[in-house]
Amino acid sequence: MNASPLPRPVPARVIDGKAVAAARTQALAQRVAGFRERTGVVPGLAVVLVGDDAASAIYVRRKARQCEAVGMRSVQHVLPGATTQAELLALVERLNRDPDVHGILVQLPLPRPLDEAAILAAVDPDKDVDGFHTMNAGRLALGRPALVPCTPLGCLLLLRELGVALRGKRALVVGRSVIVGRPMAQLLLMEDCTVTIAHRHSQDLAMLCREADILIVAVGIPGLIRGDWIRPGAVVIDVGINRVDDGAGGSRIVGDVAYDEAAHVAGAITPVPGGVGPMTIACLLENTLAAAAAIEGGAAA
Ligand SMILES: Nc1nc2c(c(=O)[nH]1)N[C@@H](CN(C=O)c1ccc(C(=O)N[C@@H](CCC(=O)O)C(=O)O)cc1)CN2
Ligand SMILES: [Mg+2]
Repeated sequence: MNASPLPRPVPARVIDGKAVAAARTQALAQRVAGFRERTGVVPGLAVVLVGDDAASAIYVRRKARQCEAVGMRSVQHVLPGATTQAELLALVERLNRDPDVHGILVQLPLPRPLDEAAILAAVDPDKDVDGFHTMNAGRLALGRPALVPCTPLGCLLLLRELGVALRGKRALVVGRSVIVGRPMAQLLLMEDCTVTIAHRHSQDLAMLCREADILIVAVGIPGLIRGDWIRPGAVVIDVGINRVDDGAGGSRIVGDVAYDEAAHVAGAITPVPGGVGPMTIACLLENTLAAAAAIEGGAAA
């Protein structure tokens, strides 16, 4: 008698971040139009780019273009790599005082020797649409209303979009950066998840991953998370964006999760590209409208 065949692995649901971001951006355009009608104010975003990092230049251009596409004003400040700390601080302070600017974003990473922490601390917390200021990080940690960093906010919105119940679930965040890992953990805690934060020095990372119902990875190590580290049916959100050799003389972008392996085990997974990345800019635009509403006193809805 033949042994009964092994159950075939069910392919994971692929979470289309590009489509979710596009739908949210379209809805945002309506909300911006309503806000302009009610208040007479056009929300304004100032984007600051220092130096000539090619990827940063692309992101900044996309931010400005999408900002204008939803009916908000965008101002780009492109400064040479040799800009001094004092010059950059002076620009941030000028933008803090500018009544037409509701959101300020300093594109990261900043070139050496600029002191990133000091620059981010200089941004008016009410205009801090990246959510990187200590005031917003503190508010988030206390579970109070805050401007929330765009990438983790985008991850949370993707989880909501999936309709997965988060309360009581075991969530593992791999990566402890100020931009993603730490705020992500705070957001999941606010959703009543049981949250663990791991990082590149964590022991037994594979075992920690296998326990997670929700796995969020943001470490910048291509393919770190293997398929057999994933709990069958888990939701996997891959924040990594790593450019690697494509073996044919060019390059391609991959995440921190070994996608082909993971897609046979996970219940749902974000691709790279086309997963979390597009949500970052969508959330930035939403944060800008929220900041404008808070500053001008009109509702953002
Ligand atoms: N001030 C900030 N600096 C940086 C942030 C940030 O949120 N605020 N995040 C990243 C860069 N970033 C936006 O700034 C960003 C990265 C990637 C993507 C994206 O859509 N990626 C694509 C793939 C790459 C590509 O198409 O070029 C994807 O994942 O599909 C958007 C925004 C660091 N700096
Ligand atoms: Mg880390």
